[in-house]
Amino acid sequence: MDDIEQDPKGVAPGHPGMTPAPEPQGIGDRFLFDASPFGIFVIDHTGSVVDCNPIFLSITALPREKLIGFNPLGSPRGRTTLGAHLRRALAGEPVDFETRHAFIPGGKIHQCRYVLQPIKSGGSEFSVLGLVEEIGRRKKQEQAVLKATKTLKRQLASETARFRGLVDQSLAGIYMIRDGQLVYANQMLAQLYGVPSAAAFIGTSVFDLVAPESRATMQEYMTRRLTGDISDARYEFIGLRPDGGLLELEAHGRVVEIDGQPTIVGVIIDISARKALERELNYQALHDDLTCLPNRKLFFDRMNQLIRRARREASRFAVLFLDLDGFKTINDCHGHGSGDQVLCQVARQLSACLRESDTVARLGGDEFAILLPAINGPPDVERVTDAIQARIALATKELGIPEPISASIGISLYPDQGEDADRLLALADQAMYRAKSQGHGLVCFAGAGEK
Ligand SMILES: Nc1nc2c(ncn2[C@@H]2O[C@H](COP(=O)(O)OP(=O)(O)OP(=O)(O)O)[C@@H](O)[C@H]2O)c(=O)[nH]1
Repeated sequence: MDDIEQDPKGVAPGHPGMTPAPEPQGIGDRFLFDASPFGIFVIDHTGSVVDCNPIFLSITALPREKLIGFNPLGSPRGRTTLGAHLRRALAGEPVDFETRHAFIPGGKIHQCRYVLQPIKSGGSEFSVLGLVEEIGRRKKQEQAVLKATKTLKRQLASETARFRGLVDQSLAGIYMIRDGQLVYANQMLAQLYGVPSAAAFIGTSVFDLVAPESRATMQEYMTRRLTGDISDARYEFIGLRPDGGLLELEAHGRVVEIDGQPTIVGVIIDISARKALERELNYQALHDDLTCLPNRKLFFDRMNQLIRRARREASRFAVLFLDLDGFKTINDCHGHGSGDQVLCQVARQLSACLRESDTVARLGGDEFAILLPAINGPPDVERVTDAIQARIALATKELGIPEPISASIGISLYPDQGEDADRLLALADQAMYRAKSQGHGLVCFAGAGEK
């Protein structure tokens, strides 16, 4: 507060050394003098105030009579900022400075910018024209803006840190793609791909992160998003890790404009576990728990596919219905567990004597069904049923069960007995009953007698 002038002594108005105020030149000058938005004062060559305008009065909050005649140099502490600068101006040097002080000791303290302009007043002496601008309010405003800016910056930094924490700790991989390259990846994405740090990802081509079989899908979605065909997209793909490992992934992304450039932003989720569960459930829904053979549902799916193919190719196929003979005895004599083992063994034996294109299913209990595609006629089927009977006989033998086992088999042919899956199986079932009614281990073809 050195700049604050506090010396109570000044020069009283109208003291003898005071020079009359230089009159403004005309009415126009006086008008400008009085109407100026700046405070203006005139100091004669002795340092005394000889005139001032209304704004200067309001800045200093002093009456005119107190100001006129006041001499800032008259203060014993004329070494104040104003006093020092006034001396320079009275010596002919223009001065421009800012200070916070009371113009007259004990007066109102104000923060102002002063411009002291020497004016030659005759001989080598100068009087001084002072221009004063109140800058306290402006300074306060500047400080307030500065403070608000600092607060905003702090808030932005904390928001950014929070956002970054959220993104980095996210359980989903987060990415940004521009021009087919990763421009941002979070830690989880790096972790999914087994990459040491997210930064190591930047600049990687997206296609290097996708298994060859998924590249066309990826390209299609990227193109459709960037051309505006779709805005959001969700699709599954196989990810390729740098170590060659494969990942089942799901991507959700959309195009946004960042820095004026179209950028795909989105998340990637590891769906390997979900996919494995789906496969497991799907398998369970279509397979028999005990023997792991296709169940009735899958058997019908396959038969319907086969019907379509056979229709297209004008080929024949056979449907075999097998029911084990005397199976109940095995359960009764050796227990249900042994019965289960026999069923599994029969399943293995049946699978072993069939072609890859054939289908063997367990329909339930001791009933099995078989599809034999692309057969020429009953002799082809009979060769297979002979092999089946031989294999089934092995089932109990291999398990050390003394009772031999056989199967009664009924057969229907597509298209000879029908073109409908339900009907073909029903006819084979009826033929099987006919076979069983004639003894054990027999085979019957569905014929005209079956409905
Ligand atoms: N161990 C075992 N037995 C089963 C299972 N499902 C059904 N069974 C039994 O298998 C038997 C099938 O009955 P049937 O076909 O009448 O018995 P079968 O002795 O083969 O009679 P035929 O067919 O007339 O020769 C019943 O005793 C069922 O309880 C299974 O998953 N495991």
